[in-house]
Amino acid sequence: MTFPDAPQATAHAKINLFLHITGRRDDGYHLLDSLAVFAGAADRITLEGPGDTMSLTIDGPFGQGLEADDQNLVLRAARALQTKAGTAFNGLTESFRLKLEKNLPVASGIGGGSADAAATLRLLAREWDADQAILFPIAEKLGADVPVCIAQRPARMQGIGEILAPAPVLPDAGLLLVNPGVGVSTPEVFRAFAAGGGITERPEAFLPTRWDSAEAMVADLNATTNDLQAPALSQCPVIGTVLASIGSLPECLLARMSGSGATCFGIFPNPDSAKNAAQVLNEQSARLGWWTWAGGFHHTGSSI
Ligand SMILES: C[C@@](CO)(OP(=O)(O)O)[C@H](O)COP(=O)(O)OP(=O)(O)OC[C@H]1O[C@@H](n2ccc(N)nc2=O)[C@H](O)[C@@H]1O
Ligand SMILES: Nc1ncnc2c1ncn2[C@@H]1O[C@H](COP(=O)(O)OP(=O)(O)O)[C@@H](O)[C@H]1O
Repeated sequence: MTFPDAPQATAHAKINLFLHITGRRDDGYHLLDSLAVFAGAADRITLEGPGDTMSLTIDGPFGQGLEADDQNLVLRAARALQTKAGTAFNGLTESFRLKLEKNLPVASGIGGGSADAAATLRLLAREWDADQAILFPIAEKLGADVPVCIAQRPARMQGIGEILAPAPVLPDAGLLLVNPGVGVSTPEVFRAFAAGGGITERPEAFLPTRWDSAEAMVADLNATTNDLQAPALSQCPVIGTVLASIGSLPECLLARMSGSGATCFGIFPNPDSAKNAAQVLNEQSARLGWWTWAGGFHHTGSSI
């Protein structure tokens, strides 16, 4: 049985507008300074109904590349919260049949798995009337990118992703996402970064309190970079083709890779100009089997 108005949560794609690697912890994790924002593109988690155990089914265009097993971040998040809520809230531990509509490419630098985990935590916390404050420590244990996906609002991420600070208020810019259909392993890209010389000493990136236009945002982003772009490119040369294609589109202000790749983004003056650019790219992307999405930011204001 599916609930008639089954509760749902959306899991929006995270984009790293810049990503500087600033240090390395003793356990090997890298310290970052990154501006994380969220795109309209999203997965969707649905609470389909009660079940004997927590269970998961997956559909959607990228569902086939993903197992609905114990390692899936949706089930890992659900079980982690079930354990915590059971202890903290006296047995609110009923199990649910969950469904994941997988619209975002997997292992692609836009944090789809992290967003799914965070959306599952939000959805179940709502259902169990659990205090949202318990979500953050659970999120941290699930992955470096999960904390920022809880609020899924723009944030400056530091530490390994657990230190969140306010981001500039974003303009109503256009965003184009392009993924060439090649999965990139995050640990391997970090390894390639370390092997390629590692950390660049540089002053901390300057960010204002707001950007009033896409052009003003790009002027500041031009003084930043994604330190993982070159190592990812060395592992996955098609990223260079994707960046060149985005950069040549009409009205494109900036082309860069997100996270550890391989998804790249273009910034445009407004959502319509991003959609027009996607139309221009259409023939090439369809021929090469590239995934594209165009629109705007999910939220423009920071919640921190
Ligand atoms: C690079 C980023 C930037 O936002 O994004 P994605 O490319 O994953 O989207 C993230 O830091 C990724 O976060 P997340 O995908 O949650 O990483 P995790 O599962 O925690 O870590 C996977 C592996 O990547 C390496 N890792 C990850 C994060 C970090 N700050 N330093 C690291 O060295 C470690 O080898 C770790 O075992
Ligand atoms: N629900 C999920 N969606 C995507 N990936 C998942 C999920 N659950 C587990 N994973 C695993 O997590 C890894 C990282 O996935 P993802 O978050 O999509 O990467 P990225 O952060 O690079 O975009 C993948 O290799 C995948 O096998």
